[in-house]
Amino acid sequence: MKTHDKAEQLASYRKTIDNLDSALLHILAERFRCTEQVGHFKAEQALPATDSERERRQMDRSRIIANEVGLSQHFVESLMKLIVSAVVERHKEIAGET
Ligand SMILES: C=C(O[C@@H]1C=C(C(=O)O)C=C[C@H]1O)C(=O)O
Repeated sequence: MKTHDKAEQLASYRKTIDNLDSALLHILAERFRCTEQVGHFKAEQALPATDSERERRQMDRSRIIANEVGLSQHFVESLMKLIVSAVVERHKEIAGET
């Protein structure tokens, strides 16, 4: 492959990566919009910010999906823990505001 073609090939991969990153972040923002509503609902109903049983079921489900799509279970678990802990922090904040 010529140097120019190699550069084009890399640029093409990176364009795909940029599109996928954008899609991922849009989906993540949509998830946070939904959990924001849950946070307000829980605060109104005086429900706790954390639901460990729900989180345990989600982790089990995430591990199954990780296997199905060929992602590392460890990676998916770490990612989900990062996201859920940000949500719980936000729910505590909302509960403190109400
Ligand atoms: C969104 C909720 O609140 C918390 C955040 C969760 C999440 O981000 O998925 C799951 C369980 C709860 O600890 C919920 O209870 O459904």
